[in-house]
Amino acid sequence: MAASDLKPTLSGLGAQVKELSETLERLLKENSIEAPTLAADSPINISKYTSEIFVTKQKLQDSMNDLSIISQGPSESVFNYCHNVMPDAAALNIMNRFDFWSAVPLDGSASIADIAKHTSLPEEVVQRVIEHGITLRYFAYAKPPLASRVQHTSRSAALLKSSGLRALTDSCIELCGPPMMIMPEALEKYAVGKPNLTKNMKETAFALCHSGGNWGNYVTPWDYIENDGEGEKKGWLQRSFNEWMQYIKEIFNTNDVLLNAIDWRAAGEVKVVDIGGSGGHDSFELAKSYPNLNIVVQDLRECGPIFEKNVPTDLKSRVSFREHSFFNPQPVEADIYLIKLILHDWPDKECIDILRALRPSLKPGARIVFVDYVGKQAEFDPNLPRSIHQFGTSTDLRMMALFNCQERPVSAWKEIFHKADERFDIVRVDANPLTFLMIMEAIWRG
Ligand SMILES: C[S@@+](CC[C@H](N)C(=O)[O-])C[C@H]1O[C@@H](n2cnc3c(N)ncnc32)[C@H](O)[C@@H]1O
Repeated sequence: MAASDLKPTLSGLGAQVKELSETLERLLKENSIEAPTLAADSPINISKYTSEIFVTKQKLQDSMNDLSIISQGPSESVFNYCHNVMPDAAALNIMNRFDFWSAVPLDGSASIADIAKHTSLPEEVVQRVIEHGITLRYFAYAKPPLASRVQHTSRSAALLKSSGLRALTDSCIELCGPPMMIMPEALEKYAVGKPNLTKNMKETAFALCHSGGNWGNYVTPWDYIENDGEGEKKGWLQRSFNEWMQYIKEIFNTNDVLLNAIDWRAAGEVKVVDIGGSGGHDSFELAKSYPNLNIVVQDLRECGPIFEKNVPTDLKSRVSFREHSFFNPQPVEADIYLIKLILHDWPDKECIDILRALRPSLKPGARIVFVDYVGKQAEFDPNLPRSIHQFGTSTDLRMMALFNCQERPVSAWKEIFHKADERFDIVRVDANPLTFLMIMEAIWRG
């Protein structure tokens, strides 16, 4: 970063904020997108429309962040952050876990007693959590004469309207929060004095956090997601995770990326295996668009019921679910293997094991369509807004906490394929930092 970038003035940043806000407003208008407000009837999403809108929005975010720092003062900005970050996360987590969202009608208001009844929490707890939530624009006091009641804002309404946003909150805060908070403990135990971060999955912050006690005994998040919960709650984390994956697809428009990842139509009448395909959401889209595809979705046990619940009747003859761990030898001989958002959750050794497990079923010419996240490239691109880099660096630290692995640039993915087996010929790579996704196609030489 140029030294002058580190000496902005308050009014200079204010002017940037004004200019970028006006550009964003104009772009929204030109694209016939209603601008968001803080009210409950606001549109809840604007980022998925065009890359120009997305980049402008992120530049505005950068300018506002800088303005926020220098307008508070450097030390006060740290003080305020430290003071608020945990209560902010805790309040959101509580409101999400106990579904405060649906306790308040979208076009009306609710009293604290109403919300307490709905959530089965003591009124005192609801009152205190809501008071903090209101400072963050989750809910607002209803206007007099109903000042003792609360109504939705656009943020709380977004959480009411979108099950994907609720699932994202579950996963990023409830599931990943505790391990991320004890990362220093894990690094103290497993990393201090070592030249490299351990790649042992038994030595992650996640495994340390889940080594008995309240959060159970699990080595990887997948063990936890598959096994937490009793009775009706069994499989709840896998269901929520499935929602999160669908939501990511919606937000980043990755459906188009998948549908155009290769020329699926030209592939002819082919069998596809969707490895780690969750409850089948990608396979349903593929099968709907391409009647020439016959797809087997493979994933862990708890994804089976999600698949059965969601599979459209007219696709049942062409899309099926098969419980299968991708560390075991691949049982299905297919023409195309789709590996989407799988390997980035694993250290190199496990990625290589997953790719090698395909070999027993690979026939010469079989295609691997690898779609994964490239949020963080090896080189820092100064032209991309910092807040876009932050998407990648946040995922990267989450990966460290959960799996002892990291976000990888394209070159690292190629190397993993080569190390797994030289007979994987990489024939195409397509990477776009704005969709955060890359597509790499490999053909098994045999
Ligand atoms: C990040 S999600 C990706 C899901 C889907 N491919 C997508 O792009 O939305 C990773 C998936 O890997 C699955 N998974 C984890 N461990 C697995 C294993 N050993 N065998 C098969 N699937 C596994 C999880 O259940 C989850 O559905």
